[in-house]
Amino acid sequence: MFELIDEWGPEKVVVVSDSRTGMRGVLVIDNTARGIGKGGTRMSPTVSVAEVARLARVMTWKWAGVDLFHGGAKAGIRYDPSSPDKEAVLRAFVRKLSNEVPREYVLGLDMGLTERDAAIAQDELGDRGAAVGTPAELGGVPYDELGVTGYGVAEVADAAASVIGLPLAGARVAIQGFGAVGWAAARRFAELGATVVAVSTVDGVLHDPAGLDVPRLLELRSAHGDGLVAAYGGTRLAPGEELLVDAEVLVPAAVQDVITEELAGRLKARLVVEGANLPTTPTAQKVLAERGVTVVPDFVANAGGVVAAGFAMDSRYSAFRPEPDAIFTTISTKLRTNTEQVLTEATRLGHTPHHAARVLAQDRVRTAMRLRGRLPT
Ligand SMILES: NC(=O)C1=CN([C@@H]2O[C@H](COP(=O)(O)OP(=O)(O)OC[C@H]3O[C@@H](n4cnc5c(N)ncnc54)[C@H](OP(=O)(O)O)[C@@H]3O)[C@@H](O)[C@H]2O)C=CC1
Ligand SMILES: O=C(O)CCC(=O)C(=O)O
Repeated sequence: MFELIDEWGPEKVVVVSDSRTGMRGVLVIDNTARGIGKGGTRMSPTVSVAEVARLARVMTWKWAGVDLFHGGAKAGIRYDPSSPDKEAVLRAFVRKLSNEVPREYVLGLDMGLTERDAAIAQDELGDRGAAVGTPAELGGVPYDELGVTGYGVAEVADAAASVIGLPLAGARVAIQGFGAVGWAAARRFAELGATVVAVSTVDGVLHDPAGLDVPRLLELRSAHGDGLVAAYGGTRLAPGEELLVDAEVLVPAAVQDVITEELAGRLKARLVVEGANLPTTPTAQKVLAERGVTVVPDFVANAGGVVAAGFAMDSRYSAFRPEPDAIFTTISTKLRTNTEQVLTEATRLGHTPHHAARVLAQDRVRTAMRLRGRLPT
């Protein structure tokens, strides 16, 4: 595990397990120079310590990128989120972290967890501040139900499209993943006049070169959840083919490392907007840059979630609950500005947008580390 550590972190890794429920989980607190560890909590049957550490690092850059004062952290629970034992496993996980939550880490939403789970986490510690992303009825900010991250992803795509001279209205968009990020991105893309030609879930890939019916997809998702693909009907592609369809804009919004070096050589999109965390490998980023494909990095493009989580963190112990409109407006303004800045800086430096965005975020984190006396003298 020591090989996970570099000059930035992680500062703390807590591995927990529970024999009764079979729960195995990990909390990684990456860097707290700018504030306490914050990031969502993932539940997946395959999650690993290394994966959570990579995700926690993304959170360090993400908070710094939007200039909000929280540190990078992430938690992962290795379990199938569709299992009937989900609640017991989640409760066991939260209980084991009662030393860290909420003083050093506050749970939030990532793949596999919903607002209802955030409510359970809150309940388990009997503390209003244990989780964000809780339902509005509990005074929380239900940011996945609001669809803030996907909204931000489409806003970022619009800003990036303007920078590269691609009109988003009429552009074709392919989206991998139709969860909290994917569905909300599709909704906003449709509002902005783009044509969503492909969407996918684990169950399959829907494709219509003339454009899928987004309102119908959203209705079917509400009615059938994961059964959406079967319920929609129409043409299906093989898994992964959604990344390669004819579309100007590609939004990976599911899992990490799906755009490999080999695939990067074959992508047809001119613009990739990373809705997921870590969807493009570092070598693929270079290949895409060489091919003139613009990539907006995860910690810039999907930062809508942290903006909403930031509002939710502030309102945890008060009767004040931020209005969704204020959250959406802040996301649009902050993320559009950051996108333009990062793409302009990447051109100036002659480097990838990932590199340019990291330089900006690292400057802020390094400054905080220096001011706190955390750097070697
Ligand atoms: N929620 C948030 O606010 C934020 C999320 N992110 C990142 O966005 C990504 C998605 O998160 P989120 O939307 O919350 O997760 P959800 O669990 O809500 O949804 C994930 C979606 O991806 C689908 N999926 C999973 N694996 C694949 C695959 N191999 N191919 C195609 N589809 C797949 C799932 O299908 P099925 O339903 O069939 O399982 C589901 O539709 C993650 O990388 C997460 O870290 C980043 C910032 C904020
Ligand atoms: O911090 C959170 O609660 C949600 C945001 C998040 O996990 C992410 O951006 O990946």
